[in-house]
Amino acid sequence: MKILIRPDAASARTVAAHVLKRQIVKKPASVLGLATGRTMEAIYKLLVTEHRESNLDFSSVTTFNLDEYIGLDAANEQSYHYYMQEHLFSKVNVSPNSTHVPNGAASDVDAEAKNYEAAIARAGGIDLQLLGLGQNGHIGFNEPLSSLNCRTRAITLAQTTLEQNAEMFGGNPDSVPSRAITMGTATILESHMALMVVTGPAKAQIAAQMIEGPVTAAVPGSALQYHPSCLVILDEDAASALALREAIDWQMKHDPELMALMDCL
Ligand SMILES: N[C@@H]1[C@@H](O)[C@H](O)[C@@H](COP(=O)(O)O)O[C@@H]1O
Repeated sequence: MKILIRPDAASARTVAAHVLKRQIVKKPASVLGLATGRTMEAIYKLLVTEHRESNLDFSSVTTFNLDEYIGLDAANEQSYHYYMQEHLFSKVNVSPNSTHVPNGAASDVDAEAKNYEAAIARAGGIDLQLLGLGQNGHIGFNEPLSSLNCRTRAITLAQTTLEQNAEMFGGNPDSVPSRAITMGTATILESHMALMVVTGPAKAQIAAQMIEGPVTAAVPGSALQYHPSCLVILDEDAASALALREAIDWQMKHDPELMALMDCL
């Protein structure tokens, strides 16, 4: 796991957008794993700007989103389908046939999850998986105690997740759908590269557990410690509870990839 700490959320997001851009330029037919949540909104905005001002070309890109609420169809403004259209897909030249978000309105969610997993395999797997971190340590919607070996499936959301995401549902946790389809932790671990972005003081404790704590189903994000190529970008607020700060700073000053990324700003 490589750790990159930036002074503020804006520069953390700028580096993340640069890594995504680097991937698309290096391999125009990249398969990208995409995430939702507040952290990602500004990252997508930066990619849209790159597309508009520097012709970043999404025409050969394929995307697979991590998750979707069960019961919300693509037209629902609170769905992740809608979020992705709003923040990225409608604003870049990605082909609509090449974007994938689990269908939360499917009549058979188990079959939908299985087909989604198969579609990722057919696409040749994910080149770069973008990830946020839930305040309870979830990645995608793999909630605490999910098997670290799980695949794409339907899951019941944790109470803490309903509370954390209530803001997008008029502030009421009871209005948040209680189930979702999520890419599995094992599926995420198979991506060629994982890119996690964590910002803000509310994520400091869980970020430290994920990065420095034991690998445990209690903190699904900790499974990324097993990922052979995982970059975690944090701002100073999210990094404030890290104990191994000296070692991390040393890496940032000496690892050629991290040094190059810091120069991209
Ligand atoms: N399913 C998504 C996660 O994939 C995301 O990581 C998390 C963090 O969201 P935020 O960036 O809003 O803190 O939100 C949702 O729960």
